Order: sequence, then structure tokens, then C-alpha cells
Amino acid sequence: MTNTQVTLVQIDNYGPWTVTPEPRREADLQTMQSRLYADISQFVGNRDGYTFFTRFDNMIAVTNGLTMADHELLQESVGNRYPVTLSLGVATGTSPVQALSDATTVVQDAGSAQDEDRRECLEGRTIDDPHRTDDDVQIAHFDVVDATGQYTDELNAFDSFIQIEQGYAELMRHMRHAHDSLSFFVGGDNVIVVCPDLESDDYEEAIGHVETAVDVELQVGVGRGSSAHDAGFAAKHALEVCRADGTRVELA
Ligand SMILES: Nc1nc2c(ncn2[C@@H]2O[C@H](COP(=O)(O)OP(=O)(O)OP(=O)(O)O)[C@@H](O)[C@H]2O)c(=O)[nH]1
Repeated sequence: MTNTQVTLVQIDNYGPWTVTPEPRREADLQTMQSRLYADISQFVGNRDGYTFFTRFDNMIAVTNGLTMADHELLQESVGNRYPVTLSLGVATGTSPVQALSDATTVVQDAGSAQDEDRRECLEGRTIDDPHRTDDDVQIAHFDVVDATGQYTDELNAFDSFIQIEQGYAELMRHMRHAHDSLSFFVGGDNVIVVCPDLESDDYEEAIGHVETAVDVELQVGVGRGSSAHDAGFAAKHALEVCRADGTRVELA
């Protein structure tokens, strides 16, 4: 059974900072946000977790394998090197949506995202090593069938973007409400979904739903593992089987 450990990363008091003492240059904000994301992704990724940029001021990570001490080190390292600090909420559960919801609640309970006095809070709990198993994390890696032939080489770049975003928007809503899963766009035509224990039928159903709703055709590889990396890597290999065999759903 899955037991996903989810971390909500929230930049402390970021809204006021972006306009103090006056609005900061947008390109500088974009640069800082993307560098911060890159650093967090590398820190968490080196410990086999995944980080998703989400809204940049709020990022979501799958952190199975990271301890509270790891989380503290991330806060310290970012605090030493960036003009902003991070608050972190950590929670675990069989449902990724519920785990994220719990991780959010502990951060919200520590204070508002725009509370000057809430800085570098670290709340929640991790899964202790002896309790970790090989199927704690289930990751589904979706991509659009022949995005290059259907969109990238055919439409102008913005209309391709709209098509891909439509597929993502429909998939993320459906996976959240029908399957308790968290979906994240990761670039190109790829969406990585953090799932509870789902079966082939669930993925077939989701792909059918997106095709009916927005006429975007998806394929998906699914993997399990003790960490996001292990599950996600298996999912990538399963997706390669879809690409080679023309199947729509492959479970590793
Ligand atoms: N983040 C991420 N992006 C990927 C990955 N694989 C492909 N992409 C992105 O997806 C784009 C399209 O590549 P593909 O998905 O291989 O191409 P396609 O035309 O959809 O072909 P098929 O997937 O074979 O149907 C690439 O330009 C990348 O931006 C991946 O594993 N991770």
C-alpha cells in the first residue's frame, strides 16, 4: 500500500517582499524563483525525492527518504544563500491528496503566508526508515501521444502550448477528484502524477476522460518504489514500452 511523504515548501512573506520597498523587476523575480526551484530540486533529488515547481512561491515535493534533519538543512542552506526563507510542512499518508492537505494545514496553523513573524517553520512528521517499503510511492508518467507530429511540428508554438495545457488542466482536475492524485506539468508534453494504489482500469478511465473532454490523447507508464526516484524511474521505463508498442497504459 502506498505511503507517500509530501512536503509543502512555502516562501515566507514572499508577496510583500516582491513589492518592498517598491515593485521589483519581474525578470529578477523570475530568475530568483527558478534558481530557488533548481536548488531545491537538486537537494531533494540527490536524496531520491521529486520537487515540482507548482506556483513557485508554493512548491510541492515527494520526500520519502528525507528526514526532518534533511528538511532543516534545506532551510538553513536556502536561508544562507537567498534573500527569502522557506517554511516547510511534511505529512504522510495512503492518499497523496490527503498528505498534501495535512502538510498544508500544519504550515497554515503556524501562521499566514504573509505573516512577518512566521519564518522557517518546520512542522509535521516523516516516515521512519524501518517503516519504509518498496511500494510506498506510485508515480504515473503521462505524455501526449505524438505531441511532436500532432502539435509541435504543425501548430504555432503558442497554439501547441494551449493544447498541451488543456490536456494537463483536464487531467490534473480529474486525477485529483476521481483518483486522489496530484498531477504536475514537468515540461514538453509530460505530466507526472503522484498516485495512491491505482490499477490499470483507473488509468484507462482517466485517459478516456481527457480524450472525451478536450480531445488530447495520452499514454502513461506507471512505477512503484520506496522513493519518488525509484517509482518515477520505473514509470519512465514503462512509458518507453508504450512508445515502442503503441499501448496506452503500462504498469512496471
Ligand atoms: N520532464 C520531462 N520531459 C520529457 C520527458 N520525455 C519527453 N519530455 C518532453 O516532451 C517533449 C516531447 O517528447 P516526446 O514525448 O518523446 O515526443 P512525442 O512527439 O510526444 O512522441 P511520443 O511520446 O513517442 O508519442 C520533449 O521535447 C521534452 O520536452 C521526460 O521524461 N521528462
